[in-house]
Amino acid sequence: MKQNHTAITPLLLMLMYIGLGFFSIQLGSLNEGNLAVVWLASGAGLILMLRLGRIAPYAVLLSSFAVNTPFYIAKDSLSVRVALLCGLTTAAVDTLQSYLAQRQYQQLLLTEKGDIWPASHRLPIHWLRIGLLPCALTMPALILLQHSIGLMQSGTPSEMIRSTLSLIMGDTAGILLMLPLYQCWLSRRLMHTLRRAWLPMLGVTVFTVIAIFFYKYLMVLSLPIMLYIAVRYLQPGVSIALFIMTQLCVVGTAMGYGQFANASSALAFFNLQLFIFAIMLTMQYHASTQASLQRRQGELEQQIQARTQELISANAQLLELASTDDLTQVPNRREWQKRCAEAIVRSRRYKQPMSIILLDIDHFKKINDRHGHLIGDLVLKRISQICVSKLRTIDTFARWGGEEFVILLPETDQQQATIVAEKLRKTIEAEPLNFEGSQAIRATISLGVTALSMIDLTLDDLITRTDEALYAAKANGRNCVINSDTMSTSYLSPGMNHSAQR
Ligand SMILES: Nc1nc2c(ncn2[C@@H]2O[C@H](COP(=O)(O)OP(=O)(O)OP(=O)(O)O)[C@@H](O)[C@H]2O)c(=O)[nH]1
Repeated sequence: MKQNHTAITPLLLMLMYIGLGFFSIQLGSLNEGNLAVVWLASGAGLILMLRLGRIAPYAVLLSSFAVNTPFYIAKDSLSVRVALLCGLTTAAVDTLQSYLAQRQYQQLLLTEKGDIWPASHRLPIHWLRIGLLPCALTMPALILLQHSIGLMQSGTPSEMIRSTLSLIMGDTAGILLMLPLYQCWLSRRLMHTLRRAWLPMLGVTVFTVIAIFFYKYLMVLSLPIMLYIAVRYLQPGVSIALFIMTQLCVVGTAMGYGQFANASSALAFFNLQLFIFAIMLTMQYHASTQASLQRRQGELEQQIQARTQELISANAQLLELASTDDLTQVPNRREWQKRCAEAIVRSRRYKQPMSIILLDIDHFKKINDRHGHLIGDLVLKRISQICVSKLRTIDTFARWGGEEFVILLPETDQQQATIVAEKLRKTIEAEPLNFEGSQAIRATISLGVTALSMIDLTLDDLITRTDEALYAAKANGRNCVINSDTMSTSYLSPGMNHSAQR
């Protein structure tokens, strides 16, 4: 935490302590003394400790002395010396309390990695360590002091216990009210929350004023409003609303108004403290639960997003695998058939020509036999690469199976497709295929070309006609292109139908 050592900051913080101390005493105090119903200065003491570093204990001591001593001096029964001594003792007790609270706070800050409002199930331990424990350890000393100098008239054990509890609750409430406000202020959420939540805050103010000064039975209805603020505006909203509400309740009760004011003053304040405690812990707990839920929801959403991304890319990979030929990495037969079926629909819809080519490597068995199966694989790959490089991006070159390939040529008529087929044939024929550890291989290909026509009722019809053209090319001595339109019937043989069904 940043510590500012310029003189102005300690002075301002001490003024805040003194101001809040007097404010708390003025608003309402027990025993007509300096034991406030809600001792906001205890929260200020913790803030001073957190902000001022080494000089903090002196600053708290001085501030507490400034707040408490006038009360002792005002007592006629005490000499000035005793009053000063009492002021100093009270200040020392307050300083010890602030020190203990600060130690606990910083330890928790370390274990909770900076989040002092952690998952709600750990919140009670935080209240206990930062608020209740430092106050419970130090406040009995003040009761003893005031009792020993005769400032507390009633001395029955039960009244003593109630006074001690009151004092502890007043100081604890001060810490637990001020600390969240300080954190909101540090994280610049205080003004932001006030701007966002001004209407519910106004509601809390008006509602509490009505419940305190006009119709006390309405007090219980404050719960839903506070609950709404806790759920909607989380810890910052709750801190501000609680501050407004509790201070209004203290003022009203001190003036003799509201639900708590019908008992004796000490009992009224004790009841009020219990109410403040109950509503403060409940609402802070709700805010914390809500924040945990939101955090968890955010984490879950992130996880879902990450998983969805993983699934999308796994799906894309699967799709790629399912539609690509393992060896040549060109689309496989199924993918080509899918694209071709879509192209046929488009071609018919927009009355555009469309052609396909079936391509078969000549005497591939001999290549395999002479150079081995692995080189045969490389030949298939190389011929695929060469053909793909000679085609347009809108064409689809795919492996039909074995040493046979198929090409889809959208927006291409039979004549243009024949030119493309001839270009491929010439390129393969001209290009020696060199592979490491093998002599250059000269491969040739035979191609059958067909354009989509009215007689092709299905994709199979179109392929059958192209297969016949390819068969004709093979029959014609290989290394040639046969176009199904110009195909001479002399090429057709009785085995044709079988071939076309491949
Ligand atoms: N290396 C390799 N060979 C394959 C692959 N798929 C099929 N073959 C072989 O390709 C050869 C095809 O032989 P045939 O159908 O007789 O055809 P061809 O020898 O090319 O003769 P024509 O087509 O009539 O010119 C067979 O020996 C298959 O084993 C493959 O993925 N890799």
